[in-house]
Amino acid sequence: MDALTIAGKAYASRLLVGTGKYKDFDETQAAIEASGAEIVTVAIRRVNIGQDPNQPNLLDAIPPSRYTILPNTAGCYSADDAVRTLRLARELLDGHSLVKLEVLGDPNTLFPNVLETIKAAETLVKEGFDVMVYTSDDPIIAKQLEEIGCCAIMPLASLIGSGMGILNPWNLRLIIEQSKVPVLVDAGVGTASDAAVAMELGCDGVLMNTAIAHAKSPVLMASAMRKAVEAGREAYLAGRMPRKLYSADPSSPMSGLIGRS
Ligand SMILES: CC(=O)[C@@H](O)[C@H](O)COP(=O)(O)O
Repeated sequence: MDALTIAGKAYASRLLVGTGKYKDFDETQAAIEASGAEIVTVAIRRVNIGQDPNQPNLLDAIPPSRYTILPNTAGCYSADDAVRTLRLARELLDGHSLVKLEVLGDPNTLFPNVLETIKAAETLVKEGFDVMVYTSDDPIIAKQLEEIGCCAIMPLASLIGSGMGILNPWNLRLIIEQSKVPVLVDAGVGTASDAAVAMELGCDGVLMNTAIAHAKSPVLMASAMRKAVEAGREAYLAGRMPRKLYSADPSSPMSGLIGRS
């Protein structure tokens, strides 16, 4: 199996999905099923996974016995808030250590605040969390986060929820080339070709939410994303043809043509 290994655990699927923005838990469940994702991220500040015992619990639709739940810190704007949120998640999920850290800079861009992200990552790694970290596509910051001990680096393709796709493939490539831990694009994927391009660049996986949840048919888009990630991965492993020049090259060889010696 061409597995994606995160914090020592192997996954067959390289597509990770979010749980926000769906109509209801039934739609969330159906889309996640169609995506084939095994890792499902949950915004601890927005979604009930047991914080309120009187409200519907997402974990009834997405059971931890079947999926790896990846609590995230969406909505946190400081290292302290993010760390507090993930400590709560660890309690709610019986000591589960795999988390997604995101510390946002402002509510308009939802761009990461990398200084606060680094601060939070240092604390969380010291406390034994396995930290997958949302960050900018800056290779220097990505390296620092890896050196701190994050188990996966998750640079944005473009702004969260924008659907703008991959704005800077060159920076992503720099991060991929230097990283010894998995690199997953997180945020900004708009459609299946964006996911395929991320994988063709050599990303180890893709995390997305809005492109599926806000599609006209989330279930159909989830299925398309599954195939796009698989196709992009296979194309990456196959190695693209080396030539990309604006000149023709006949597909049939000239030698051996009838009437030629
Ligand atoms: C779901 C999540 O954790 C975020 O990282 C983000 O929402 C993903 O971005 P998109 O919604 O742009 O896919």
